[in-house]
Amino acid sequence: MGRPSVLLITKSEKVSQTFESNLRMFFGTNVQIFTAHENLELDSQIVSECDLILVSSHHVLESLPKTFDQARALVARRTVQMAKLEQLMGLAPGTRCLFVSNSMDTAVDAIQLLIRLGFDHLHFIPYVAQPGENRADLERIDVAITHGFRELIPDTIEKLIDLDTRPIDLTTIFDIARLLDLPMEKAHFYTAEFFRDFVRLGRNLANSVNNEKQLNQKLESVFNAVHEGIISIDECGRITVFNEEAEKILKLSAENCIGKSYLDVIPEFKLNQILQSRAGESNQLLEIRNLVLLVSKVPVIVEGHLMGVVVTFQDVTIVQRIEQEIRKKSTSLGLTTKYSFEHIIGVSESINSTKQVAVKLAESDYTVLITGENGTGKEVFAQAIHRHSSRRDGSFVPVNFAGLVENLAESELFGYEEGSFTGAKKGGKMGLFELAHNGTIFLDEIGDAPLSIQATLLRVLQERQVMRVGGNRVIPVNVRVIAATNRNLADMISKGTFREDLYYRLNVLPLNIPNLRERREDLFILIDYFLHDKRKRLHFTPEVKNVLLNYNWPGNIRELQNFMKYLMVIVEGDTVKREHIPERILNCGAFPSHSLDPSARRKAEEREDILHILARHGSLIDYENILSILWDFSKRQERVGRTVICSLLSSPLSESQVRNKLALLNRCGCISIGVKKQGTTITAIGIQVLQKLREEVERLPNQAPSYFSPIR
Ligand SMILES: Nc1ncnc2c1ncn2[C@@H]1O[C@H](COP(=O)(O)OP(=O)(O)OP(=O)(O)O)[C@@H](O)[C@H]1O
Repeated sequence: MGRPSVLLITKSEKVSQTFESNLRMFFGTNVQIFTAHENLELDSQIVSECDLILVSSHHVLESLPKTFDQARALVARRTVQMAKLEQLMGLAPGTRCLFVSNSMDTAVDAIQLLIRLGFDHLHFIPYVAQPGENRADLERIDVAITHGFRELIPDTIEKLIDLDTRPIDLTTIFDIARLLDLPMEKAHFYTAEFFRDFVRLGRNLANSVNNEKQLNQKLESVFNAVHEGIISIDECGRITVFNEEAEKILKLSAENCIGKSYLDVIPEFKLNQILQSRAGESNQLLEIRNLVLLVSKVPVIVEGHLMGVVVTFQDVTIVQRIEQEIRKKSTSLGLTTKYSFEHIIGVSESINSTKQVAVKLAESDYTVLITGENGTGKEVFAQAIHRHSSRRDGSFVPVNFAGLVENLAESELFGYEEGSFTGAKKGGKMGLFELAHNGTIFLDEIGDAPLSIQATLLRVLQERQVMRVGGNRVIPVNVRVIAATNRNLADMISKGTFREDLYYRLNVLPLNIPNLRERREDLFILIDYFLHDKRKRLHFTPEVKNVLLNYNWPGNIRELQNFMKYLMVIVEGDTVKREHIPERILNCGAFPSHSLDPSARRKAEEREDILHILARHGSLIDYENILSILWDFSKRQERVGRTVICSLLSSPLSESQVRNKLALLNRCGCISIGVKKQGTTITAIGIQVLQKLREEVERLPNQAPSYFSPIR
């Protein structure tokens, strides 16, 4: 008996080859195989003699000649190559898939199989190309799928998945074996091959499930780490994400919400609108359950398909609290104000009219130039103007040019980028102008700004933008400028030490603060105010009152304040008598009279008078020595303690001597002694006095020349 024979009749050669290799794998050489397909003539002898005719589809069977003996024919049931299915797993639900085949029934058959295998979330459209056909519905196709018929796919479709030719199903193989009475010794190979694909697919799926799990866990921790409520719904409105912050804000548990329709849990969010319109909304205020939320809604669209909506929200009261905390922090940085117009004490005509002018200036946004002697309250006025202006909620950033070291001034004022110089902080640093954005920058002692800085300042004031040191981008700054000085800028312009163009930029709205001599009627009002502030009662004898009224108060209100502190320490009891008054005040007659012109008077008050006082209380060399040390530290923007000063003195003094000298320098306004061991620093007056002292000391014989170098 010869080997049984099988004739394979298929539409295409490719399918015929697949069938042949399927049968060979199962039956080996125990079967004779003949093939016939579209391009091959049917051999009538083979047709009549073969034991079994295996056709690839009903369509092929129907197309055979009427004389054909259908009793020996078997239509192959076909499966898919499992491993190829992986390509379909990544397709989103609702993806429009054009299923391309060479006949409509194979396309429909393949689609039915895919649906049975679980791909029922995809939208399949069977397709067989017709000559000259131009289907409009092909434009909305996302992907074309085929079993080996790539050449039939319309050119307009870019994405393609080829699942390769479909092999013969295992049940058809068993039917053939039964019909031809064939041994099934190699069956295990075929089944092994078949199941190997299953196992591989299963393994890949398990991996991707694991990966998805890990990804989900990561996403969940990200969602829970943010300080915003996050809720996500799918396209049917079911809640899929409900993070910890959402639980906290809405006081709902995620467990009770996930999987439910959002309409049953949080209908107020009105997410159907987003599902319908596919348009997001950002930063909308929503009142819900006694809360005010700032809500943003974003539709999730993947490859053109709406997958759901993500909602993020914050409790507005918390946002406001954070804002308050930031404000508090800026207070601790010294960026807010202490004084408003109510804190400006005085009843005199001059202070009242100055206050009235200042209130008007505060209402505009122009640059203000405040002039006045030391201690008259220029900064107090600057703060009050800021507080009364529309920028009151922004920062008030004071910059003291007398204390600004020239080579650090630019980076202080305009900031720097990371790595712009040795010692530059990581991430760079914001400059004072940037800090003052939307607020006020107070350029104190502007007359002390070095010429190089004056030029940069002028540019910034003109352009209202800064560039950080080492940076290459301009940063726009919206600041109001208030400048102040106790110097005569007009004089400085004529000497070439102050830029005229900068002066006109600053002197838009001038404000002159009267000195204490011009408002003597305020003297005892201020004294009362300072005593009351310290909860202290002091009476002044008529003689003392007279002395105080006749004194010229070169250091103005600051000097008066310090004098009151002095009295509080030295007066035992509550009456201030002549013996309590320091010599410099009693000997006021020794000071230049008020009839001198203002600039000469200032000079005398600030330098000569102080020099006289110092000369009466010890050696000028010692004072020069102390101020030099303080000036050196100030250049490094550091304060220094008494012990360090003692150790650095070139002509030794005891600690108590240094203490007394520091106290006198402090009373004269030359230094500022920090509270609670913060160390001491030199003031602008101190720097001027030091200059004067050096000139004086240089005239003294037998001094080491290097000691008296000019102030740098
Ligand atoms: N009108 C006022 N009422 C109450 N206190 C005042 C008044 N003016 C100034 N002071 C007080 O006097 C001190 C000096 O004020 P401020 O620092 O504003 O003066 P300044 O003119 O800016 O001084 P400088 O020229 O030295 O910078 C401050 O402690 C302030 O509290």
